[in-house]
Amino acid sequence: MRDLLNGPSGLGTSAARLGRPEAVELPPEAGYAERPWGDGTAPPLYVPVVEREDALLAAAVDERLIAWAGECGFEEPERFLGGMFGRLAVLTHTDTDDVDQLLIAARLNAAWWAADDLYADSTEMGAVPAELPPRLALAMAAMDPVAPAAEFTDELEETIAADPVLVGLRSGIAHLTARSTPTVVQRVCYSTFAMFVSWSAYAAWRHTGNYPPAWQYLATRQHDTFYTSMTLIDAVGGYELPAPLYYDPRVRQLLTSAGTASVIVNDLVSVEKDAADEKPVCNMVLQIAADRGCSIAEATERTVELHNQMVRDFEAGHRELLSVPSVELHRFLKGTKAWMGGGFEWHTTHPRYK
Ligand SMILES: CC(C)=CCC/C(C)=C(\C)COP(=O)(O)OP(=O)(O)O
Repeated sequence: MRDLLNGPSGLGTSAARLGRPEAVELPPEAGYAERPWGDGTAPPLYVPVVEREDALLAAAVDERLIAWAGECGFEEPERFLGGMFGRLAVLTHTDTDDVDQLLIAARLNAAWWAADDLYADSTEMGAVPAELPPRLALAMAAMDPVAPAAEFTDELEETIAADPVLVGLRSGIAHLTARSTPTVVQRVCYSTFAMFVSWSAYAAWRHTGNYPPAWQYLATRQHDTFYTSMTLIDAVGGYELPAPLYYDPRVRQLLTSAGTASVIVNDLVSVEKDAADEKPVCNMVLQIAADRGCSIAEATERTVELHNQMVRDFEAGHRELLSVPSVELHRFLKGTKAWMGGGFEWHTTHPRYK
């Protein structure tokens, strides 16, 4: 098979490479730092520096987001969604200040999180493990309308219209569809559906009470990460990373390292919240502590090491791909790095995780 990142080799073949006629010489990306987090007792996290914090822009996105959440039927949207996802979009998608573009990320992240809280994780908010898989099957139907099927479709539509989570997912995808391409929309849908399989695995573990060893949790978590949020990077930025580059194995590995590292930050800051649920939520720190019979502090240390290794893997892999002649690829990887930095900032400052 042709190697899309390296392209054909040999004299006179550089013009045949994807994207641009000549390889672009770019300096290595700077801008990583060891950042303290939590109460400062755990080792620091190695993360990209934050590229943008803009409270005014975040407020503008949040205002529109809250109005949208109300239209979807969420009760108390200010309390549930307000002040969360506008700032997340502004911190993580740093190559646009267009509110409508940022709303692509704000709406979909809000809808994903709503599904995660209300369907999957929070017993208090109505999540029931045994009911999760059929709820997620409806979520897929809401996001990715399939062939019309007469009265069966009518009944489906009535159900979707009555559930704010399903309305939110559908509306988030509609906003993306209006501002992106069918390829990106399907990329976003299918990474969401893979994530739903992982949620179903957690539900089975919580239902039976048979929690997995850390390796199995991590293998499952790797398809339930902020990779899903990162599928939006080019759409929010107003361009498209072509599918052959997006799905190239080396690019995919970088994106999955970035997505998993970012979700490990989420696990690190969520330990208390996840352990407190009457059916404890799966979490890397808790699974390591249970597996090894070690303290939360020791399990945290191992989780931080794993995170830092993944960020360093991303950094090294990113550097290796700088010679690939594709402006879109460079923009996307720069955007991925910015997402990791912004995601760290959001998680370590948000009251949800205090
Ligand atoms: C935004 C997005 C892709 C959400 C999907 C689920 C996800 C990876 C999270 C919400 C993060 O993980 P977790 O469910 O542990 O999050 P909380 O600790 O509940 O915030």
